[in-house]
Amino acid sequence: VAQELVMSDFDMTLTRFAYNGARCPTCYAILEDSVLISGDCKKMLKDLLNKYYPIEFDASRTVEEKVPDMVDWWTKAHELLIEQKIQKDQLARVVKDSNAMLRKEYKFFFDHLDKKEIPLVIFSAGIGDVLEEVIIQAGVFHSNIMVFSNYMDFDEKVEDWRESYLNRYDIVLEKDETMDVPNAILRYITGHQ
Ligand SMILES: Nc1ccn([C@@H]2O[C@H](COP(=O)(O)O)[C@@H](O)[C@H]2O)c(=O)n1
Repeated sequence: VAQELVMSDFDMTLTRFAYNGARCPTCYAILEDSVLISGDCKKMLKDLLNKYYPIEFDASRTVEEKVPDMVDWWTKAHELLIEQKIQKDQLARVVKDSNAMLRKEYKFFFDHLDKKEIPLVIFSAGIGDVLEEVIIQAGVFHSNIMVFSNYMDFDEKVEDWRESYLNRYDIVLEKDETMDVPNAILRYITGHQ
């Protein structure tokens, strides 16, 4: 079945690079600049940025050459962030306090895709939890959005989240490690047995 969709990355593509002369942060920078991160950790993350950012934008290297460095970057950054024991309910505040914002006229873009039932698939090397919060706070996290990104694994009990998941999604699976349900839906939609 042929279907239209829009694919995009996030930082500096859907979000602004700068606003009123001030740099706008990436998802990582939202956390790195926040009160949730200790001074030592900030310094180590900054050192990683100074090392790897020039590699990311080095036009003389191929994508294949850059990939191992980018994997090293986010692996090391994630190890540092894990040590900070960030709580999920702190994210809304740090996003609100940041200068992160979607591009001008973002509302038409997000609302129109949703109205036309065109999926917006966001691939991001940033942090999914933070990225989603930016879109939620802008009021345009519609059901046509799919995000492929790095998500933080918070230490929390299923019970804490069950209700909000049940309110938000048609189906909520617990302790199901199979693809039985998605495969059944796929068979139903495509008529494939
Ligand atoms: N530890 C890291 C890893 C990546 N970044 C930056 O995040 C950007 C994510 O961009 P998307 O277009 O994939 O949303 C990426 O361009 C890196 O510069 C970082 O700051 N810290």
